[in-house]
Amino acid sequence: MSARNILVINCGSSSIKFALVNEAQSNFPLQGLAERLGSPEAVIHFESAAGKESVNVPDADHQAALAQILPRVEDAAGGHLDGIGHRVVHGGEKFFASTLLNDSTLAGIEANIQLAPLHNPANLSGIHAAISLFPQLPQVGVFDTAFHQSMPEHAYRYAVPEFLYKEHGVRRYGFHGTSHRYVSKRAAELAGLPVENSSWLVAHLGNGCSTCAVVNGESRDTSMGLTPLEGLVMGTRSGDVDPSLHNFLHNTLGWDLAKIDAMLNKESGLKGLSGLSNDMRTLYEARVAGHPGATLAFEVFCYRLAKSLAAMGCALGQLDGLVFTGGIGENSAAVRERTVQHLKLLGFNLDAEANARCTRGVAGEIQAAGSPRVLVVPTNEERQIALDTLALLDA
Ligand SMILES: Nc1ncnc2c1ncn2[C@@H]1O[C@H](COP(=O)(O)OP(=O)(O)O)[C@@H](O)[C@H]1O
Ligand SMILES: CC(=O)OP(=O)(O)O
Ligand SMILES: [Mg+2]
Repeated sequence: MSARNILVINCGSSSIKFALVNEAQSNFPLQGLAERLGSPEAVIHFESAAGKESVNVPDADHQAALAQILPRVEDAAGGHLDGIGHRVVHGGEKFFASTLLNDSTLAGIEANIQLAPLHNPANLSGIHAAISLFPQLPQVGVFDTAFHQSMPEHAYRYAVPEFLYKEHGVRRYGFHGTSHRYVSKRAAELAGLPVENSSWLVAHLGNGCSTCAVVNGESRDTSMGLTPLEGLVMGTRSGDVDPSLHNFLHNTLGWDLAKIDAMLNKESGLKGLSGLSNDMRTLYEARVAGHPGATLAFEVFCYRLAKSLAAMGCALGQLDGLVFTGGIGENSAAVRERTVQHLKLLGFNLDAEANARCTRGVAGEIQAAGSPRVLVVPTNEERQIALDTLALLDA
């Protein structure tokens, strides 16, 4: 049997990230991003060993963009695709593993729209477009929430009246599970420990950020909750605030719920604190140049991250290491250094040279002698989604 090809699709509200994954190759033969979908500026960026190319697709929606993407993917796959894996953000309590998509599982994803009104409809539009363009291919849903279904009840329940959980599903679900699962397994491999007998603190720091306590290959707690707003400071999301903030803003400024929700999701986090940018690279440069907002955003980001990691320690019986991943975690030695400075009580200490070396996809251990392990592990959600898709094709 020749090495199989899986197309991985991650549909956002106005974007599609895609990657062709070949099971025998470490690089993706083709990957790219369609963005500003639904607007006159809609564009698809393709990237392969042959180079980069951008194609304007004015007013294209998800289906129209996928109709342009899929023939290129098939071409790059030598004319043969074996399946499509879709990132689905919210699986609620219905999905604790990846699943083949059919009428019944699609209805399950639709039933979770209330829990993720920004994410699940976009994921579904990508799935429906892919099914109508490739009806003969098996399609698999891989859920951000699934890995966290192993959390104990004391970690996932909110202290609110019981009927809100029992009748309306109000509980903590957690997200980025595909990444936390992938990097905790990789960390165990790199450290030479069996994943089923190891304990990790994981910090996934991309545009969205979350921490996770992983024990014996299972999530025991995580910083995100009912929605991906809870927990850490993120690019544009506030993370934790006093829940009475809604009331305060309504009473003092007359803001309605939609305005408060948009502020907390889109205007807060690094962007809100710095008044400059949601991008950690920009903030790093501005901080070095003495920009007070960028300095504050950096300091709050790292302190809140350290505080969350220390709290996640409550879910571990032992500590085999702290793992940094995601665009910030994999690249920003400065964020890792400052965060770990706040974790002296747990014995953490970094080796400055090793810390500086781990950037742009370089994995490794960066702790100083005597400190618990600290690892930088590049995440690869696309490969994990392809692996899950292949496993379901084999089943
Ligand atoms: N060299 C770098 N130094 C600091 N931050 C970086 C660097 N490269 C990327 N980042 C940050 O990573 C974040 C994006 O992470 P990424 O994992 O790509 O996001 P997404 O969640 O969209 O996949 C941005 O804040 C970006 O500034
Ligand atoms: C769920 C979530 O926060 O995803 P992302 O990091 O892709 O925004
Ligand atoms: Mg990413």
